[in-house]
Amino acid sequence: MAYLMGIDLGTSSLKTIIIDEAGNVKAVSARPYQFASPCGGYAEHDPREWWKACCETVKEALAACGAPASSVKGVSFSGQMHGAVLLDKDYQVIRPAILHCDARSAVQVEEIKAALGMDRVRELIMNPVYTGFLLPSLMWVRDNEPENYEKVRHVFLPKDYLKFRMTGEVSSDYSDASATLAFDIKRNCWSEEILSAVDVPMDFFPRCYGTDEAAGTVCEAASRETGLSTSTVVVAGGGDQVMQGIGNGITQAGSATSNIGTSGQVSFQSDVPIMNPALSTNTFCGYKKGRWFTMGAIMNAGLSLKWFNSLFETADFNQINEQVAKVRPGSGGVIFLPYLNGERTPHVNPNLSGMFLGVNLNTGRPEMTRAVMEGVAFALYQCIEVCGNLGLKADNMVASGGGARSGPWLQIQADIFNIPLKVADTEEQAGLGSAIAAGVGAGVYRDIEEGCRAVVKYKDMLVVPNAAAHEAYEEYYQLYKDTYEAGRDVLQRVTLMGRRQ
Ligand SMILES: Nc1ncnc2c1ncn2[C@@H]1O[C@H](COP(=O)(O)OP(=O)(O)O)[C@@H](O)[C@H]1O
Ligand SMILES: O=C(CO)[C@@H](O)[C@H](O)COP(=O)(O)O
Repeated sequence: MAYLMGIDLGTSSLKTIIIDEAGNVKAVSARPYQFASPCGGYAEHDPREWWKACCETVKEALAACGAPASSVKGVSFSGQMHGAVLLDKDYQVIRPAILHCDARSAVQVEEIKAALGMDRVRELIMNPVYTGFLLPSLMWVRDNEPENYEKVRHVFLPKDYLKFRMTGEVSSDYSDASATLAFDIKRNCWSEEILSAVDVPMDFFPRCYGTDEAAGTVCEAASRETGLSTSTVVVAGGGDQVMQGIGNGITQAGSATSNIGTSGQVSFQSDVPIMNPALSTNTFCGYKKGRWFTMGAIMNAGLSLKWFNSLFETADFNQINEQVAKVRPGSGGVIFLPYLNGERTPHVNPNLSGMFLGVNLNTGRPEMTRAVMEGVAFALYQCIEVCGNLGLKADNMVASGGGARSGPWLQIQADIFNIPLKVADTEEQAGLGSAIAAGVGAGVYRDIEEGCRAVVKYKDMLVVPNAAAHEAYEEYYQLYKDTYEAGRDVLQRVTLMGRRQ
């Protein structure tokens, strides 16, 4: 029996999963961690902590699985996207990686837009130029830490650091590379035009593979550190949105997911790159050539609940979900804007912060917790609305990420979206997607579609929208949007004032 390993490098934790080729989960091991925020709007993480978590979880998963390491035929990766990992000529980490949720590079964002012109941004990049994406983060280092920038020889995405440590070779994949702002989305290659416009050397950027292509084998050093065999094939993998789509069996054009991880997304698969003239959604390369996906992305999904829980001494999810289920839709009139660290779709504005509105003497923790869940779901609903205006619509969606572990949060999503939700049988969809890609690269499955057919299963339930709740939520949704429109300028001023302190 062949075994396959998927490693999911999340923003808040790293998870390693082992499956057999029939898709039975044999082991899961996870390590939580916390990124650093040395000052307001910054989000950084030392890549070596990711590698440590990777080694520990791989060893634990191998031990729990009990099969010999040589039976793990392939390993692949899913990673938080957009972040910048910088290595020097000796392949050493120069400084902490700057993450997708980092807001420091506003000046560099404007420089990219001015250097290329907005017509070329729409044509070539096809995405909002936003802080936390690799290119502006790299330019921020150039402009603010010249001593570090001088040392830079290799630049890649977070999960590529794990792949580098696993194989000893630097490489990336098309999906993750397409989410750096330095990539030509339609032609599937690093863009000389973009890089020369902002004076960043093309040779910083590595060779790219397809998500399911072999990128090497486990090197001797990694074998010692992880317990994996040097015969195990290391497969390129991809950005977490692509890998999660695979793990959810979302491979057909037109299929869609709603994800509540640390951040949140609604993603639609398509067989053409979708252009949004307003540049308020993302269009990235998919799991194979000729496949793209378009998504509305929100910055603070599970992170909003994590933040809110952190204000209290206890935060047991079972208890929280029980309390939330007892509060009626609308949270007793409390509305939450989840813009704790800025917002991408639809506002594309890093200079926002969160807001509770409508708190009163009857408001307690359960109402505020439910308002947080509803606020996140309203933000995702707004993504669905924006994608709908681009012609992207779905009759049903697969709900994923940590938020899909919560019964009430699933029902809140279905009721607000008015769309039935399917839920994958495993809680580790991105890891499962990576294990499927590992199976293709190692020759266990012919292609991703065959791997999905063999592995992906759904829970025996459909989360069906409740018509009365949806009607009530439509009124709240209008208020949610009005709150932002009426409060935008004040919210920006307050956010910037807070960051100055
Ligand atoms: N049982 C649960 N009930 C409610 N929310 C949950 C539960 N489990 C996880 N979450 C939410 O999911 C988030 C983590 O999602 P996950 O997909 O694991 O994130 P990441 O991949 O970014 O590390 C948590 O911050 C929390 O908000
Ligand atoms: O920003 C995006 C996609 O554009 C996220 O996919 C990040 O890559 C992080 O995902 P989580 O760890 O928050 O789930």
